[in-house]
Amino acid sequence: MAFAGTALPFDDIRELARGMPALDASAVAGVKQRDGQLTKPPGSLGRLETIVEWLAGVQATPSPTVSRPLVAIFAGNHGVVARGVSPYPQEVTRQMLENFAAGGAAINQICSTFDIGLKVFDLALDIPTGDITCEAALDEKACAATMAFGMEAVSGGIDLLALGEMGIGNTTIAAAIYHALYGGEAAHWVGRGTGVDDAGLARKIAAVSAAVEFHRSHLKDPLEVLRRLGGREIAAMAGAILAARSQRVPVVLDGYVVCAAAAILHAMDPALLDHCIAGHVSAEGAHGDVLARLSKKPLLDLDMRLGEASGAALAVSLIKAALACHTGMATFAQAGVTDKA
Ligand SMILES: Cc1cc2ncn([C@H]3O[C@H](COP(=O)(O)O)[C@@H](O)[C@H]3O)c2cc1C
Ligand SMILES: O=C(O)c1cccnc1
Repeated sequence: MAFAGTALPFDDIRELARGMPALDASAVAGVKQRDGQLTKPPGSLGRLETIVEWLAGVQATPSPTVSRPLVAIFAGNHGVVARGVSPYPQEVTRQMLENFAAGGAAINQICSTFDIGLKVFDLALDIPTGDITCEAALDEKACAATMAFGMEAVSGGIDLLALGEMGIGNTTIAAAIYHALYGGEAAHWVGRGTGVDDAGLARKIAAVSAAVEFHRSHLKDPLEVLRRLGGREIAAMAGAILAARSQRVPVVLDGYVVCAAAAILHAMDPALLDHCIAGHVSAEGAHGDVLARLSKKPLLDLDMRLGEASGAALAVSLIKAALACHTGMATFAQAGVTDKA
């Protein structure tokens, strides 16, 4: 994207956010019409039916596809880990990228089980963001450029995007974003992440509280919340969600961390998430509250708290099954089954 003239980098993002296509009502009507003819009582497939309507509305066709689904994992490192907010050291972010490349992570197994593509984006892991308790994570130019980089995930003819992340310390980052956007007590938004002990939890709460206090006078604008409190993977995911919205690609959100990127866009305009579905509710404390604020009902509740798009990728299997029912089922007429009077 071009940052022309004297415009600030975020101006381009705001402009993109203003020009999003509406969901296609006639495609949704086409799906409903066929659904009414399939060999089942009306409504009996529950959310499997509304999932297909949603796919059709986003893709703007009564015959939506999920033949090229992609899991995109964005990875970044965070200065705030210096505050002792994660039990794992920062090197684990890169080591897990090597594990993804070697096929050894949970997400590799889920993607291969359900035939989902996987791409991992390394976002300057050797340059952690600023420690949010006493400085901005990113400057505006870097934040906007990282969002633009994230938009690249939506390429190559994919027809469904499941978002994931890897970044030691990023549950603290997500908590800071929620605390900035939604207020309340810092402790309400902070969970144990990868499993901090009580002392670690106290350090996380203190870091989130200090970060929001330090940046308090600049947190009215959601994009400022993103650049001051966020991280590169959060910014890139926000960019990917925006690009998917403009290119009519449905998005499956993952857990507590991915939803921080979604929450930034939702705070700009709730309609920016019309193409997003919540794959699951994470076991990380406040995720259920976040999903309620985003008006998203999760597809799965499996007590998972991993990240890596693991919950989103499992939900892709349900979305594929929903579409298979819609496209593959016989109609009453075709099957010679008597419809209700
Ligand atoms: C081996 C390992 C694999 C992971 N895969 C995802 N995460 C998850 O945990 C991290 C956030 O938790 P915290 O804020 O407590 O550091 C992120 O990297 C997230 O993706 C992992 C974490 C670890 C240790
Ligand atoms: O739900 C998540 O996104 C999550 C929870 C714990 C650790 N990492 C990610």
